[in-house]
Amino acid sequence: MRQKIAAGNWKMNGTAPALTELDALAAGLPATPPLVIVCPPAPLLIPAVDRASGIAIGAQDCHTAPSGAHTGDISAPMIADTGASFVIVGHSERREDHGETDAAVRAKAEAAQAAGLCPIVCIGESLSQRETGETLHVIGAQLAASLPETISAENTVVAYEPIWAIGTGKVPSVAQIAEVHDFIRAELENRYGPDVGAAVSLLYGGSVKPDNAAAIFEVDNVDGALVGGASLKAGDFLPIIAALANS
Ligand SMILES: O=C[C@H](O)COP(=O)(O)O
Repeated sequence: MRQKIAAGNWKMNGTAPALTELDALAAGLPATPPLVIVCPPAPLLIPAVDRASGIAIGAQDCHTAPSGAHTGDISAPMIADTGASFVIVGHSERREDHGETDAAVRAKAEAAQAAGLCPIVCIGESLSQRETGETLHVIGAQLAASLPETISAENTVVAYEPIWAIGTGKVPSVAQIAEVHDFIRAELENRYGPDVGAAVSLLYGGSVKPDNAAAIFEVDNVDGALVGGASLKAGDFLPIIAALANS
């Protein structure tokens, strides 16, 4: 059975006091929780790893190279050295703010795998691409070019995040989510074989909240969520985690 995953992306939010949310999360996890991952800003990775109980820690980006003259960047081996086990790559905010191409995202995912991290590879269409009927074409192209040559269920997670749903409160219909997740599943099975393709966890991201999580988790081929704003407070994230546990 595919692993259920509730991943929280704190983005560029949080200083040391925010780590108390990890305590509240740990205290409120359901009896049989899904895999819960929190991805804090890089300066909090080490204290988060030290503090988290029953919660995995991930970074929000990594460089393609293991080391070198890249001022301000953080490599996958450095992230692994903190004790973190996941890293988000190819988030649309990185693609937009830093001009990250699919090729760069693939190189980052491969660097993460080489360091023993599990990349959470993000893909998603813009509003104009959605409105012009290009969604599946865009998703197919991003998948083909952003994912490593070789993946397994243990070393790769895919997150579908329609850009127009991120931080906007706009959520696709369950039919729209189902269409894209079914498509991604089929693409993975075609490319990597039915066993691997069927086993990789697919997350939905974009305005997941306590009040819409249960309906989203009912969708076939949605194995969890990548949550932004609602992951900042345990009081918001815990109901989403519970909804996933109950799905
Ligand atoms: O990585 C998380 C996503 O960008 C979703 O963010 P959001 O839940 O604030 O819409």
